[in-house]
Amino acid sequence: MTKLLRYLRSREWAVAVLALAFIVVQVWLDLKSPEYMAEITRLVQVEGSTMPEILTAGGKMLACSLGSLLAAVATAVCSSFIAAGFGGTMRAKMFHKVQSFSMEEIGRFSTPSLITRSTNDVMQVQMLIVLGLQMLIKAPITAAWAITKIAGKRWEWTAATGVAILVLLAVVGICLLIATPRFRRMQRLTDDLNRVSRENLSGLSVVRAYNAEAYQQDRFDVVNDTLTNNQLVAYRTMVFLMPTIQATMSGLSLAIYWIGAAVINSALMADKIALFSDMMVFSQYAIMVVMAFMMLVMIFMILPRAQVAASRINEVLDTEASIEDGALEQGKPGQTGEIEFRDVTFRYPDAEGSMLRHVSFSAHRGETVALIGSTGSGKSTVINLIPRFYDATWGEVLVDGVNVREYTTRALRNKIGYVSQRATLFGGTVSSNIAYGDNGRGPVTDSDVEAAVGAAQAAEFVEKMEGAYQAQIAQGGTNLSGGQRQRLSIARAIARKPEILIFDDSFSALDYKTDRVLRDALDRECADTTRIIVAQRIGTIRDADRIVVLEDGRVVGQGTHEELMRDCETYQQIALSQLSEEELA
Ligand SMILES: Nc1ncnc2c1ncn2[C@@H]1O[C@H](COP(=O)(O)OP(=O)(O)OP(=O)(O)O)[C@@H](O)[C@H]1O
Repeated sequence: MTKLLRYLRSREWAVAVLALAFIVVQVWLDLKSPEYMAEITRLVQVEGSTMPEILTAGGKMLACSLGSLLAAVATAVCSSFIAAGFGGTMRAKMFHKVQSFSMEEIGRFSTPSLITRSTNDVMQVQMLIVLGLQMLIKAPITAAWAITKIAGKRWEWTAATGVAILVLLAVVGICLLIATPRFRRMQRLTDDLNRVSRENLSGLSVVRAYNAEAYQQDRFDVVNDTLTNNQLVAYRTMVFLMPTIQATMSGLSLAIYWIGAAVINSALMADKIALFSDMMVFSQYAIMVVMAFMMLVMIFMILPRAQVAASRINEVLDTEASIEDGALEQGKPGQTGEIEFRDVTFRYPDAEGSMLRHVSFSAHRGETVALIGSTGSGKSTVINLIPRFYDATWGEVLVDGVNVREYTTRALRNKIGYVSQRATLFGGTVSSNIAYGDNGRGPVTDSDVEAAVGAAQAAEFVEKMEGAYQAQIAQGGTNLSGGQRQRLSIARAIARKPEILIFDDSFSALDYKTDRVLRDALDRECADTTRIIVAQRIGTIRDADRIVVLEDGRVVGQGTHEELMRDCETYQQIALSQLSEEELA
């Protein structure tokens, strides 16, 4: 928790000091009040006291209460300011950190957990700051100050207060022992709840189509019930605290008055008034000591959860991205659009065996190199190594003659236009989706957008949309068909004017005709751009300059369509499963 305090900015520290000053003022005023109470008690019993004297003491007492109230409001305003600022900083830092993560770290934390950590966990820490500043600091100051006020009075009263504190400590200790582990577990259970809810909502159409509502409901109930039961046990335990504190406070007051009555009864007449006044003051201060403990208990109720939340936030912030930036901005002089895989072996983090083994191939400027192979043979894994979504475990991936690890990721990715297997669009307009990101060469112009949309065979449907290039795209592109989404994703990659275009099975959502026309357009418009195409259809790749055939993460053949039809059995099998011998001839 304290580690997180380093993220407080200087103006938040300044406000914290101000809050501390308000707290000290409030405690001082709270402790001053009983003194005026004692004064009034004395005045009403002493002969010759005048009404103005009593009213003056009463007025001072009221002023103390009002001042204390104002100081409490000021403290609350300060702590809210600090908590809001801290929350904003934390969320920004988490967002920035997660942006720097590679797929390995994202996979390790999991997306639902990263969402909970950036939202709910930050909120838990914020709550601790809001209450903590008001109570965690106030309680010990009040307790210590009040104890100095009652020290030296009758030992019987001090003993009664001591017993009350011991009772409280015992009950609080037992409750915290039971509740703390449950409070700690809550954040992890919230992750689970998030995961199941997210999976259900993102796969809603499949859930409905398969009548799987009951199954999903059961899965949800399991995580929901676990969280609910965990909360119930924790909160039920804490339920005992408040009544115990109340009873202890009442018991303490009773004990003080009881002891006081006995002492006053046996005292000399002259001492009775002083004793009565002492008793009044003592009971007020003793209650304040107990109240201070009560405030600490409230903090202890949220502290364990906030501590877990803080350590989960720290875990994210302290994680170094496994993809480290290199220093190079440029490849070797005279080399552009060159890709080479040199004996690359790759193992997914936490996987038992290697997924890719000894993969070697190259692509030169303006060439089209296709990757083909059965499902799960490692095609996407190969292309994910080019923009460094993962790093090769052994061997080297070179772009423009330089190992991809040596580039700054920004420079490397500026060379690449990547189209993922599942088209991803963002909420905004057609234009904002195409001109997306930074290619290191200034903004993508409207004419670039239109040219890219034209090349991607998307102009026809975009121009029919309301507002054309300014037409609204829903989050995830849900207001478009799969093929339309894919064409806009392709246009986005083309608009970057990259050295290398990577298509991860991006043509399979297109009909055969569009597939053909789009590839022709790419040959025309992107003649100097190296193209790496992952495809399932032989028709999509048969004209490629080189086809790399993958099987179980190994290259089992590479060459042109004709060469492979002659020499590569795996390729022949794939080809014959899709086209007749006449079509292939
Ligand atoms: N993040 C990951 N962690 C662990 N294993 C993974 C991960 N992603 C993919 N794999 C495994 O790697 C293998 C190859 O996956 P990959 O996506 O590269 O295949 P592919 O040839 O592109 O398949 P498809 O044609 O179906 O898209 C699969 O067996 C898959 O289980």
